[in-house]
Amino acid sequence: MNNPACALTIAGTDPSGGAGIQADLKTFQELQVYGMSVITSVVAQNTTGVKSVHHLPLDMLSQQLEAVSSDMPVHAFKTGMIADIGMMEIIRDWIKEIHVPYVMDPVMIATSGDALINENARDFLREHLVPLAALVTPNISEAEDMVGERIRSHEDMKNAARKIVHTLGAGAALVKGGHMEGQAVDYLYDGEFMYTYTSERIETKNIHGTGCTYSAAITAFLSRGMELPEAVEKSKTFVTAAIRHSFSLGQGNGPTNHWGIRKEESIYDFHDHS
Ligand SMILES: Nc1ncnc2c1ncn2[C@@H]1O[C@H](COP(=O)(O)OP(=O)(O)OP(=O)(O)O)[C@@H](O)[C@H]1O
Ligand SMILES: Cc1ncc(CO)c(N)n1
Repeated sequence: MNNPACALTIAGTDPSGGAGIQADLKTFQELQVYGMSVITSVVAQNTTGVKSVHHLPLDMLSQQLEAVSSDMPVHAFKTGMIADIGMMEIIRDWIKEIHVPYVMDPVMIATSGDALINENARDFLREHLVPLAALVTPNISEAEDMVGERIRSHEDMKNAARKIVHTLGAGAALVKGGHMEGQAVDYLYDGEFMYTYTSERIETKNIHGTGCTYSAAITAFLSRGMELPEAVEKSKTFVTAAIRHSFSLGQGNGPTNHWGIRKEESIYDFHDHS
């Protein structure tokens, strides 16, 4: 593997290691993809919540993006926390120059309930970044925010996915049902077909970083050239294992286990794809 698949995450940090950049890099590594990261904001947070946030100066964001793309291959990338419009503008301009799959995790609030994006930046995200994304991965409340409608049923989830593609202009939408009752069901709509991904609900409070881990896994598989429906299917298996084997660390919502997949032999075929 002298020419590995290369994936980049553009996101905020989590020093407690469960979410953000740290979750993304652990996931890339686990899926044998060369991982790179550009930091938007340094976040003092742990399993109990966000303590404070420091946004990097805008020219540091530009310089990090330039340092990566002037030197390294990027086969797919994701964005997570992008707190304000200034950062979004820089990232938008960079994306327009790079023609590889873009996975947007529209991070708005942490598992703990703390806001990670400025109120006025939500419209910019929807209008200027969503249309550039190959895939957008909202949870229920993020999808509600994007389409401006309440989501109460599986039918509502599917309609939101359709709207994110046909009205907002994303290439595809994955509406995640982790916060619904019953089984954990996600819907992927790619403009043509609706795909359903279902797993059992695991009774645990240790779900810090599930969304980051899921979108990072999808990015990793896309960087290896996999088609989107299969990339989501394998990533669903990956994140479910990460939740099933999650850790009771910290005093709040513990982190997922990024090597949980290794405990479930059936999916060792992950590693056959490069
Ligand atoms: N308790 C659970 N059991 C099984 N699967 C779950 C559970 N909670 C979430 N999931 C799954 O985990 C994935 C992430 O979904 P979720 O809706 O939790 O994302 P999120 O809210 O963006 O995550 P985060 O809390 O990191 O922001 C989805 O596939 C979802 O179905
Ligand atoms: C930096 C960051 N991104 C995303 C999340 C969502 O879990 C978080 N808690 N922190």
